[in-house]
Amino acid sequence: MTDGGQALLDCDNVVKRFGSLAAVDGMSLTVWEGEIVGIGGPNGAGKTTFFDVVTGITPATGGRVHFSGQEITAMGADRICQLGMARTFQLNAAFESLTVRENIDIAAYFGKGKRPVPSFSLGKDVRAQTEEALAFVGLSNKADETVAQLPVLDRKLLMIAGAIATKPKILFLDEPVGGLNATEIDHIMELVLKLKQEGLTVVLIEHVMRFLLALSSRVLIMHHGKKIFEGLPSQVAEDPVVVETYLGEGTQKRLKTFFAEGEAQT
Ligand SMILES: Nc1ncnc2c1ncn2[C@@H]1O[C@H](COP(=O)(O)OP(=O)(O)OP(=O)(O)O)[C@@H](O)[C@H]1O
Repeated sequence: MTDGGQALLDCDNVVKRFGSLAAVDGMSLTVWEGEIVGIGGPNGAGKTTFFDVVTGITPATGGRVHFSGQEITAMGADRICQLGMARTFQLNAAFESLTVRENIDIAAYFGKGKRPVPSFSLGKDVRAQTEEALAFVGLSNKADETVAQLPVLDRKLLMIAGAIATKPKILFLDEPVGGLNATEIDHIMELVLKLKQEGLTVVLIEHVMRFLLALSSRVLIMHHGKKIFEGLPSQVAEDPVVVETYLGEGTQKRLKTFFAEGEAQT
């Protein structure tokens, strides 16, 4: 974390209400360039809704979001993406009947600047962005396959490829390893580290604790729309409120072993 200078992302007291439910209830988060920030918490804690508000999928009820020094609170998702903020979704989000390459072409075409829809035509720059993103996630050899045929891991990779094809400064990953086996989780973990090495800033939501804690430089735990913990990954299992509301004693024990032995146990 950086103490001086301008934050890449600054979320101040963000609120999102659905009727009487405050799904996000005063969340503040500052993200500095080059960080990987992890967000955990029980089902229904408001993690995805927080992502939805920050990335412009749904409007905030209260609070402010600044990105690269510019207020983006009231902007739509398309404009926010064009400013350099991309995301993936918990459930697979892709055009099923199109090929892998066509899906990424669309992300590359619309994600970086305002583009006309009627004269949709892919230039060299867009094609190059697509091929680069395909190669980066290791999907070049499946570029001509229809998305509907893809296994779960490839669908996760496709969402990441689509996001990075927009050339973002910050990437939000919503449960990038949900539904994957241990080998596949390791594969995505390596990919996220590669993204960090490329200079990308990452904010991720994940329930798989070994993934969340091994990758993140800082972790937030949410509960009932609020932040109940913010600190180092090694401090998560030491926090009595987090253990009581989220982890339970069994996971706490495994995480302590994880940090004591320096290897994945959960
Ligand atoms: N569009 C909506 N309309 C009404 N309520 C909603 C809507 N979207 C989310 N909620 C509610 O807001 C709360 C927070 O949901 P959210 O999906 O953000 O939680 P989460 O922490 O991401 O959960 P999970 O880990 O299960 O994905 C839940 O009670 C959910 O039912």
